[in-house]
Amino acid sequence: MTALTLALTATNSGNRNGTGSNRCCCSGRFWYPSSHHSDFYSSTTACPSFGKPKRGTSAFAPAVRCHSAKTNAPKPKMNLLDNASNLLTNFLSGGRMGSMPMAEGAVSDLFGRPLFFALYDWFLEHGSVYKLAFGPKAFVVVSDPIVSRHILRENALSYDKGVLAEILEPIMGKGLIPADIDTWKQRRRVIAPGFHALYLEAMVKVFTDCSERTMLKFEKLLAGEGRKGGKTIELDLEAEFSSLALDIIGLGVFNYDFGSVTKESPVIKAVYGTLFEAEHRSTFYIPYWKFPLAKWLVPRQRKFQKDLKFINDCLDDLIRNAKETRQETDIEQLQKRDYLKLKDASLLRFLVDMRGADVDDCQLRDDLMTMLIAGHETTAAVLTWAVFLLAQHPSKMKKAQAEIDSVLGQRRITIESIKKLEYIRLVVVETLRLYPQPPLLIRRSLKSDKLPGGHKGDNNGYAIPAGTDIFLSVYNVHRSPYLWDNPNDFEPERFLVKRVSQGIEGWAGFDPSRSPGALYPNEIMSDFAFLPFGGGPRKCVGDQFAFMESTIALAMLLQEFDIELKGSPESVEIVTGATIHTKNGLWCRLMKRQDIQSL
Ligand code: HEM
Repeated sequence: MTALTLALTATNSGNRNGTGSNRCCCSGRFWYPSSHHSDFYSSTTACPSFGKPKRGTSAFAPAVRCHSAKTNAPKPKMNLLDNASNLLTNFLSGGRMGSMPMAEGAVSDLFGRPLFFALYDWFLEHGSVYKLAFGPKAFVVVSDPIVSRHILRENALSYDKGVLAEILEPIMGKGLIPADIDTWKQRRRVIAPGFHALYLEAMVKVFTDCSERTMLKFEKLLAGEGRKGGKTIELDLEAEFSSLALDIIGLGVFNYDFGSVTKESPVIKAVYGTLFEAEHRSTFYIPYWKFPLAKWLVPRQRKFQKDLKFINDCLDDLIRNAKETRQETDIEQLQKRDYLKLKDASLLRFLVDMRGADVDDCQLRDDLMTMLIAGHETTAAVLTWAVFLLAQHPSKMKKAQAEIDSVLGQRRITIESIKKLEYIRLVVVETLRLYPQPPLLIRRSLKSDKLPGGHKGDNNGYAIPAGTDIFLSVYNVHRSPYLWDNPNDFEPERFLVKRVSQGIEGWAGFDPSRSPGALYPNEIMSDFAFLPFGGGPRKCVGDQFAFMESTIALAMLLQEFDIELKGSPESVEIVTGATIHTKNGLWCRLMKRQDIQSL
């Protein structure tokens, strides 16, 4: 596949306001896009506010950019490659989809920055539903709550995971994320009940125990530094959160203690190797691993096969052990077990013990592997960006710490106290709005459908044929200037206020009373304008698990420590891939909290 056929097209049409493109200086990353879609390796320098774009460098070289939305940078000139690519794409991609606008862009520009920031610019330019073509492939990009509701909930079973499934299948097999609709129906019915109330309550203890291990590690490091006369330590918090999330997911899903906060082991290395490869595949545009001999000839593929086998063998052992001690039980009884007293409260135990849910080991392994990957990096990323945002807003950091002091003092968190930690929860929520993990959801239509026109779109909607690939940009919806005031600002308090829909036909606005008692503002309250865990039947099965885990880890960190970024926010480079994360880690300075010490 040549660079040319991979290139993004620039077709002339759809620019309804007739203006030039408003180029964004942002960058970010993508959850498992197609392997053959352009370059997602570009990185960016994080900047919380609007800024002037610093135009990209080479396809794989870091570029200095901001997180901002729209800028007034001039539209770049198209070069020969761009023009050739446009012609080719016009020819191959089947032209227009009725009245649907088509994105206009330049290949050379796209190669200088990650895709989903470009998608934001085109959203502002072309509206909330537009067609984007990559060489022989075309995608419909959706940035609208009404259209999202249609795809994710109202007509959800007419869509599967398309290119996402193609990439993930070699790693996750028929696990829930890539699963075809029939497999998904069967497995979701069995897995979802596993996240019941008593299990989640038991998990709160796992979250606090594991977070405590992390805090103890920091305290020991500080004590060591104290002996040398220092009062602060410098740490890559992203790496620390990654270890913490791995330990939690191992214990919660298959009762295996990786202990990665304090040690390294071959299995941890193999897990990171596999995660790294999943990431690589989601960002590399030539699916060379599909070539027949690649897994023997390409060193990284050989390593990947070795890592995968190592983890699969471990998972097989855990499954065998669980099956040897199986106690077949009805689902209602399983949900009433005293999970706080059980030695093994894991999801694997639940799945193996469930009466009538006999499933082959291969499917069970796919399920475990899926949850290991889905539940690890996402949570680590949320914690990383929460700290990044708080460190830039010291008054909000103080407000969060004041809440922790008044709700907890120096006590441990319980499930009841999570409910009272409202501000901490809103910090997590606002982090998920600004840095959604993943920033794009991927779908393929299984039959022809008619998408609603969306805000400012065609009132008659847009007919799409079977096989249409869709990028639902959660990032765009979450930062839409039509749905949010100051969409790029960090304002956790925004979720306390009801928002009436003004001039957006079919969108019900944001109303917390629509989902009373919910742990976090969700897609129901926001009528699909806020989708931190997706929505509809394929919504994240671990949302409560993940949300409580993030709240607890963040609260326990802020309870003990003050945190500063080591460098400026601009020096934190973002890279794109499976989640939005940093290129070189989130380096922070940690010190024991002053106000706590003087209490
Ligand atoms: C903050 C952390 C997390 C975030 C932001 C997150 C986000 C998401 C999102 C947006 C989806 C929907 C994907 C789509 O519609 O294409 C999803 C699906 C999924 N997530 Fe999560 N997730 C998180 C943590 C977890 C955890 C901890 C687990 C498991 C313990 C998990 C397991 C899954 C599974 C199995 C699916 C597929 C569900 C299905 O298709 O039925 N996630 N997640």
